[in-house]
Amino acid sequence: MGLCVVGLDLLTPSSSPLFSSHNLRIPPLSHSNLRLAGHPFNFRLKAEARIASSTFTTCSAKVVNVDKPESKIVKENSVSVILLAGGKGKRMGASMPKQYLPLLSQPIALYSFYTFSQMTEVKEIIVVCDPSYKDIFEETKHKIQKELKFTLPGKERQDSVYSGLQAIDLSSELVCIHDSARPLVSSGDVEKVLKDAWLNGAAVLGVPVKATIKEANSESFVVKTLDRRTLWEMQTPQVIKPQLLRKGFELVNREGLEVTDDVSIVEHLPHPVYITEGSYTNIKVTTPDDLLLAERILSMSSGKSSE
Ligand SMILES: Nc1ccn([C@@H]2O[C@H](COP(=O)(O)OP(=O)(O)OP(=O)(O)O)[C@@H](O)[C@H]2O)c(=O)n1
Ligand SMILES: C[C@](O)(CO)[C@H](O)COP(=O)(O)O
Repeated sequence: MGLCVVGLDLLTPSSSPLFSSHNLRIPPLSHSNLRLAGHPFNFRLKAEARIASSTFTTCSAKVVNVDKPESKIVKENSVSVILLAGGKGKRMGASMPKQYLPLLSQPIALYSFYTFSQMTEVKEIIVVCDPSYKDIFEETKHKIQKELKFTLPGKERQDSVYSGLQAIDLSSELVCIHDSARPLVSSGDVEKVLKDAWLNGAAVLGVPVKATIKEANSESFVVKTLDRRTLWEMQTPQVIKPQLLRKGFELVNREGLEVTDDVSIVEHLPHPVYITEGSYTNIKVTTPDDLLLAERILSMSSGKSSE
């Protein structure tokens, strides 16, 4: 069972604080180094902790079973969302960037925008977009209770992420980067990936690859067939602790590395990245057929919820 101590305040016998942390994972947390007094899991309780070979201190903490998906171990208002809406959507071939095209009469970008705006963990949403599209988001201001910021897009996706990162609140504990072109992400999947990033430093939503994937050479001959049991397709959100992302960007910018997703930035450090299993319905709208698919998925899910 995965355990995590949240809001830990360790006290010396004289009650002076020895250590204080809001969110501290103690891996591996076993019953031998934390004796629980009170109800276990999801209750604020008194515990006795052994933190060095012979040092006993008392602590007041909340012990959370992190294996339970409903555990809210990510603090309220501790997440900055960077919503990427600065692409041109060339592959869609429409008259405007695809994220502003209507999907069942609402601009694509507003779907995930509203999903994030309803999450208690989210403090602010930084929309990276061309200033001519700011009004689409600003017009929702009366409906959302999150701080709304805007930054300018860069040439490539990673430049837009960097631009958004410059605007985040310095007290944020997690940066959650999302393609506005993925309108159908569910709040349940976002909660899961936030939790995994909080525990591991970096996490990304992904789904196991369904197809057989082969590597080919430049003449289109198969080089090898990859073992699909080890292959995952990456989605967004991709969630990273801010300090780690800043460190990753220092390296990537210094060495001129190009990446197509955000966790790659910290993979270069290297730092481990956890894959949180998401949903196949979290598609990225890239070409016109994706738009039809997104409409179908939305209609099906709204049909289900009204049943
Ligand atoms: N310089 C860029 C490029 C992309 N994006 C955003 O990143 C997400 C994923 O990118 P992708 O699907 O590749 O979008 P586009 O770059 O717009 O598409 P295309 O490659 O077809 O032009 C999109 O929400 C897009 O708006 C961005 O903010 N800034
Ligand atoms: C980040 C991403 O959504 C992961 O699937 C994707 O890599 C970004 O878009 P692109 O189509 O690869 O440019």
